[in-house]
Amino acid sequence: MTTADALKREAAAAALEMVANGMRLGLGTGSTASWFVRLLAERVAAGLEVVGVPTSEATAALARELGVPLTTLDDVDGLDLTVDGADEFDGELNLVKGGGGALLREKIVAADSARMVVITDESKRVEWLGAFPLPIEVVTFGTGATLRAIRAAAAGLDLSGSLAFRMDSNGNRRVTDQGNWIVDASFRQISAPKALASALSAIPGVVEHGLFIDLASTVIIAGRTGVERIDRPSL
Ligand SMILES: O=C[C@H](O)[C@H](O)[C@H](O)COP(=O)(O)O
Repeated sequence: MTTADALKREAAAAALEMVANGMRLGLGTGSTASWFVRLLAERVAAGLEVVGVPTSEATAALARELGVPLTTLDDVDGLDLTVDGADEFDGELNLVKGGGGALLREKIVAADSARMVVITDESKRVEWLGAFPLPIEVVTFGTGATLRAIRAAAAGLDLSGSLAFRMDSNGNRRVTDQGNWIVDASFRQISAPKALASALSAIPGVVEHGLFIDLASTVIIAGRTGVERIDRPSL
């Protein structure tokens, strides 16, 4: 196991301690969240009773393969806890997510959860969000108009940078689990994430964006010197 994997596993293990019998869980997407699913599966095999709502087809496949019982948001009345990774988090526990393309389902699931716990390693901690290109999920119709509107919204906040469609391994635009495309916006330093989130959400062709504002209740950071946990003060 690489050092990076070991840290991801440690963060996932710390989040697992917050899981109790009978919980309805949101299951995140990505290399860190998949460690949580693996460790959760071991506890399920040992008798823990939980149900999970996966945030992507990839996570659903992994959970099924490992025997984690799944459900949907239509079949439960909200979730107790979502555990997910992030591409960046700042001092206010605002996040950039969507590096794996799952931001839309991830945000729906997180928003329907009493708590969202983010599992990360030190490399994800930033002073300003934006060094990681911000994923923006857009409908496939009228992308010229959507990109112009994104540029205008960004310019209104003194932001600029390249907008690039995310591509798949075949050189085609990457299609998300919901059948949309993703635009990665290289804004570099997002000094007003809440304002940018609102401006992007107001654009008709934008389905969702990877700014997760006021959603994370806790961030768990695994580092070489141990595991740190930061809770959002109001929660
Ligand atoms: O769409 C993907 C998600 O937002 C991931 O949780 C995020 O990209 C972090 O992934 P990883 O744990 O692989 O760095």
